[in-house]
Amino acid sequence: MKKTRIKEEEEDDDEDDKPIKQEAQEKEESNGKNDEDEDDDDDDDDDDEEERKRTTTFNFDGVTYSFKERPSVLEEKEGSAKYIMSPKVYSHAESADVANAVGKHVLKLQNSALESGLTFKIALSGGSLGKVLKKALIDNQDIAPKVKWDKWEVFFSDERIVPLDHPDSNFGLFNEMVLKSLPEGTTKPKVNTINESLLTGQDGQTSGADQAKDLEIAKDYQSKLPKDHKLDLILLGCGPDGHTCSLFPGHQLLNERNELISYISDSPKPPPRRITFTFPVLENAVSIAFVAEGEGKAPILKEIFNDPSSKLRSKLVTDIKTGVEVNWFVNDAAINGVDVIASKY
Ligand SMILES: O=C(O)[C@H](O)[C@@H](O)[C@H](O)[C@H](O)COP(=O)(O)O
Repeated sequence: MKKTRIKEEEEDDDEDDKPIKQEAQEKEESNGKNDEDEDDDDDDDDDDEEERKRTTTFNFDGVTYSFKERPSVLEEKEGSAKYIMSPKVYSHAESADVANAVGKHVLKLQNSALESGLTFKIALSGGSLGKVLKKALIDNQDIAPKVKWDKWEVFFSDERIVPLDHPDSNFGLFNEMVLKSLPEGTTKPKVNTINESLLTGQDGQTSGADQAKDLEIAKDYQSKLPKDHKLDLILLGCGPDGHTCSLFPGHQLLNERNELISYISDSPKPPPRRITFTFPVLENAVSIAFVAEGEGKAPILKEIFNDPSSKLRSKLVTDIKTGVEVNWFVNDAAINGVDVIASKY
C-alpha cells in the first residue's frame, strides 16, 4: 500500500491554497496567455476551472488515475505543494474482510513505526473495535504472527472513569477481547490505563464522585502520553450522533487547545464521567483510522462525506489538515447510499 500524491488543487478557499493558486496563475501567465484571450474564453475557462478543481489525478505504480474526489491534506516538499489523498475509504462486504483490512493496516503502521523507533504507539477506542481487533490480530493467522506485541505501547483515545475490570472500561474491553486471548508466553504490550487509585464514586456515576480526583486522573493520563504527544496510529469508532473519542456534539471540549487530555463529567452517552483525547493529540498523529460497520452508520457517513457544512465530530476529525493520514474502514452496508469513492484494502 502506497500513499498517493495528489497533483490537483483543492476545492475550498483556505489560506493554505493561496501559494498554489498563485503558482498556477503565474505558470499560466508565463505560458503567454494575454488578457484579451482570457476575456474571450471566460466562460469556457470557468467551466474548465470548475472541472479541474473537481478532478484529482494521481500516479500509482507508473499509472495515472483521474477521478473526482476532494483531497484534504496539503504537503509541502522541496518547494512544491502537493495534496495527499485523505481521507481514504476502504470498504468490504464482509465483516471478516474489514477486520483483515484493519489488521493489515495496523501491521503496516507498526512496521513503519519500528523502522525508525523502538515502540509502536497505538491508541484504541471502545465500542465494537475490541471485536474487530480480536478478529484481526488474534484470530487471523496471516496477521497474528506478525504482531510485535512486546513493542507496542497502547493508549486509549478515551476512557470511562470506572474500575479497569468494569464492563464500561475501554481497557477492560481490550483486556477481555485481546490481551487475555494472546497465546501463552507472549510478552504483553505496555498498556497505559487510568490510575485506578484515584477513582471515586460508583460505576462512573456522578453521585459520590470527587471532581478534583477526576481531573487528577486526566492529568495523570496526560503525563503518560509520549513527550512529543505523537501517536503512530489512533483507531477510532464513530457513534450514531457522529461522536468520536468522547467528543460529543455541541460540547465545548471541541475548542480545547491547551490540554491534551480533557475531562468530561456530562457525557450524553453513559457513563457520564470520562477522559478523552483532544484535537491537538488527534492533529499530531501519524495516522488515524475509523472503523464503522453496519447500515446504521450510513446516515452518519452520508453526512460526513456528503455534507460539507456538517460539524459532526467525526467529520471534523476526518477533515483534519495537519498532515495526519485519515482512513475509514467500513463495510459496504455502512456506505450504502453514500456518495464516496471506496476501494478494497
Ligand atoms: O465511548 C463511547 O461512547 C463508545 O465507545 C464510542 O465512542 C464508540 O466508539 C462508538 O459509539 C462506536 O461504537 P461501535 O463501534 O460499537 O459502533
